[in-house]
Amino acid sequence: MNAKRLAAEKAVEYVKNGMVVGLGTGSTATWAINALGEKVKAGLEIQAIASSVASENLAKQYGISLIDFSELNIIHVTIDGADEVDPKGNLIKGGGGALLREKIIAYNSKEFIVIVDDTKLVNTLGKFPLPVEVVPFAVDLTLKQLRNLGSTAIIRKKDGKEFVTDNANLIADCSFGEIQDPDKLNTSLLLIPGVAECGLFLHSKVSQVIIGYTDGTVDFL
Ligand SMILES: O=C(CO)[C@H](O)[C@H](O)COP(=O)(O)O
Repeated sequence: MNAKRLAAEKAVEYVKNGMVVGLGTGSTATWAINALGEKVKAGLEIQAIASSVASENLAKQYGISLIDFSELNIIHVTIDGADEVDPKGNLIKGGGGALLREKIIAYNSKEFIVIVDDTKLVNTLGKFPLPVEVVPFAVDLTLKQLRNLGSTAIIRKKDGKEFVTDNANLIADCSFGEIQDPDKLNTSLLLIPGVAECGLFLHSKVSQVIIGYTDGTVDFL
């Protein structure tokens, strides 16, 4: 059984007619968009906003109606994956490089449902290097600041070239070791000029985590 798909399909059960839905990014979020797309084909009426160009394109393929931010009054629910989840529901996100748009959409949603398989559960965040979106200007200075905070900040590369986000920024993957205080680190990172956003999503913003297991069961946090 595909555990990511299981979690995604469980989350999509929460989506009802008339809702505005935030679409996440990544392989688990893709399962959710697939499931929503099938429901839309079967008559579900929703509007959506996407956290990446990739998710927007997928939604368009299914005929999911996309709403412009200028017309948006409310996002009822956002469904998105994560790279790590701690027992309180704090997250590391950004493995797919979409963390800035994901965080804006998640933090402006009434409900934020996180979908993961059980491999994403950790006792303490930090094994997965924390993605930090940085503006390209004077990036070496920003990297120095990130290293001063105790990380090994490395600019992400893809196919031998710098990975560029949908916002024309770069991603610094920052290993901090175990992150004992995600709240404090989030604040420290956001104080660095040049940092656009970091991949720490704090538990207070997470409504529910749905965990899929390969044995076909789901669990909730
Ligand atoms: O934050 C993300 C993209 O920026 C993803 O949600 C995260 O990387 C999890 O990806 P996947 O569902 O493919 O395991």
